[in-house]
Amino acid sequence: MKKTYNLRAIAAKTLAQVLERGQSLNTLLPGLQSTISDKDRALLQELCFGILRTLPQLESIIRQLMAKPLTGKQRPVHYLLMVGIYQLSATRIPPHAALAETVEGCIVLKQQQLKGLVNGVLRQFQRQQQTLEAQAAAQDHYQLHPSWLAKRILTAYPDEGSAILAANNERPPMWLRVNKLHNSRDAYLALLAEAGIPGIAHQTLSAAIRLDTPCNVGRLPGFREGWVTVQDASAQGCADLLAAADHEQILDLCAAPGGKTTHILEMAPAARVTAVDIDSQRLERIKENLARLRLEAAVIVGDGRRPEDWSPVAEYDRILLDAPCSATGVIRRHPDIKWLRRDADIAELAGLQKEIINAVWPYLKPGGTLLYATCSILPEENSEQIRAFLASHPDALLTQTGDIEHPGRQCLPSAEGGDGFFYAKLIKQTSVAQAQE
Ligand SMILES: C[S@@+](CC[C@H](N)C(=O)[O-])C[C@H]1O[C@@H](n2cnc3c(N)ncnc32)[C@H](O)[C@@H]1O
Repeated sequence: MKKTYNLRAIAAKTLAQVLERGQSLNTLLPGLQSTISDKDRALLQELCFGILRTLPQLESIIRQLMAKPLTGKQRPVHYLLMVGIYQLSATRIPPHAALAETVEGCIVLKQQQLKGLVNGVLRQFQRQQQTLEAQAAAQDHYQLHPSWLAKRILTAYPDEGSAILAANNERPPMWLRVNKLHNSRDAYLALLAEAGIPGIAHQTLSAAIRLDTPCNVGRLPGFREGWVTVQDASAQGCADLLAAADHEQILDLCAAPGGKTTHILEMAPAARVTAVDIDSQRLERIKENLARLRLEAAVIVGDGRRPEDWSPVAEYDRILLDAPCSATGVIRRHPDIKWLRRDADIAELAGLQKEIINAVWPYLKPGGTLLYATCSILPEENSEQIRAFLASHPDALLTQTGDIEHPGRQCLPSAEGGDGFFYAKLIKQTSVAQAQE
């Protein structure tokens, strides 16, 4: 069947939407992927992720190959050039095919007159490839981040900062969460081995498996039947720490797309879980995930800052607050975050997190547990947030996760481990006297 689309042009347009319109790959890719072949789906993802990981390197190469950057209506061709150079430099696509397809992309971008220019620039790149690549590779991990973000990371982590910046540019491992309502982890590891997909069990998380090599979910035994879910190891730590039990009232706040809602229910299938999120579209994803795993929860659209508007329950036994955050712990999975976030977002997000945790705290039963979590690595959203909360809430006791000096548990992204993540487990004291003990 003849293809009716040009994948390179799709990639160029997608990059333009991320970098010039501030849209995320998470929002853009699912819609696009339903219109292209399976093979091209993987390639589109590889092109967009790879280019956003190494954007400053590609920009510097283009600067050397062209006297003036393309602007205005011709700007999409700038991204097409990146797609061309990335293919020649970082993929195994035969150069003649990469070149021909990229040049053809000009037609779809309605810049037919630039076909010669694209062809010329890419051929010049081929001629100088070694030198240009060596120069680009001299940029260190710091330079592959916006400087405000690199500075924040290095200030917060004087010792580990460089390793974090390097980890952000790596390809992340693929972690699975075994649904133990169907199989033990050992049994599932055996099923994986039979299917030729080797993996290794996490040392402390009881349902987590890291695959030796990431694979398409369609290949995972029983994926459709809900035997397994793709979820990073650090994210799996949430339900373990929350430790929900059957018949308890649980609030999963900021729940979409439901990765943790379903984990809570796999561990305590008779818990009464209310999953709330402000984004009605993302809530649909919770419903799909619940259906695939054959689990049940009440799913409600609501603003975490105003629980009085939506809460069916006056007091919960446990609350998971997986707060909206900068997502600076998951850059290796979402490299567009580097270019979408702005320095000023951090204070704004910290303000939102504070409003939500303050608003929901009264909805926790005395003796109940609130787990505050983010996929951020920035102290403003994490330890500093919890320090301020503890100072203003004498009835809150920090447990299992750090101490008053260093509140919370901060995970950092690592090659064989989980993503950057933060948890703080708080217990509501039953009386002020207990709080003062
Ligand atoms: C980190 S994601 C949640 C991931 C989810 N807990 C999971 O495990 O799949 C943060 C969520 O917060 C939601 N959100 C942002 N602002 C909110 C608000 N004011 N009230 C409720 N939810 C909000 C976003 O729509 C987003 O789905």
